[in-house]
Amino acid sequence: MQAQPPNPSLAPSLAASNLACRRGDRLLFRKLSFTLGEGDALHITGANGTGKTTLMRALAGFTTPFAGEVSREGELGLLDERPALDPDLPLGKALGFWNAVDGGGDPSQVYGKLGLSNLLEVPVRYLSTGQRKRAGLAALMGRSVPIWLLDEPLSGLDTAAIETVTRLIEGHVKGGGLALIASHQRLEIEGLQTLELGDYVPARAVEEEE
Ligand SMILES: Nc1ncnc2c1ncn2[C@@H]1O[C@H](COP(=O)(O)OP(=O)(O)OP(=O)(O)O)[C@@H](O)[C@H]1O
Repeated sequence: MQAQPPNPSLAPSLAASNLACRRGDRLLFRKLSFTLGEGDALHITGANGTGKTTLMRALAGFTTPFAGEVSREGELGLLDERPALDPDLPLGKALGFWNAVDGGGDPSQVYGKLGLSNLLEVPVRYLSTGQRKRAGLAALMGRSVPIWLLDEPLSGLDTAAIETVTRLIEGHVKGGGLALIASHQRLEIEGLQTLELGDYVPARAVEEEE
């Protein structure tokens, strides 16, 4: 059976139903359900090792959950600590690849906002941690996908960049997109909902941690 192509006329949505994920033989979380639609932003919190990255990857379809289902309407993009940018290409060319693939509009405004305009000739491998993170977001924005999965999008960013990226996320959801943000940092985003992943950790796993 052929997969149905996404229907851009439908509003984006992302839902998890009774989701459980494990790593090795350890059940990280279970009975996790939520539904997000156009304009929703959800902050996923949880101590180190709770399973936030695992959850993001399961939602993105990169790993199969142990139980439950993920359903979505609309394309998604995942920003994690490994931005999909060729390390050997100059940043501008590496970002241009994504723009060409997904047919985004003129990216120069985004580069300016994210402070990347002067770095476009620099090979990706020479970028600092914060610059790389900003480049990853620029790549995501170039793709014009409605669903953003952001794994620690603010880590390694300076104060000004934290503010910029926060406003870009807010702008994305206000424009009808939706965003899930796994972060240890406080997020100042209007209407933000919060999901504490620790609430879904099975009791035995909590005892093992103690
Ligand atoms: N490949 C793997 N095999 C087995 N266990 C793994 C593997 N990768 C991660 N884990 C374990 O799965 C658990 C969840 O990891 P995950 O990275 O999802 O947590 P996290 O909540 O994102 O943590 P952090 O806040 O530190 O980023 C951790 O205990 C980790 O050690």
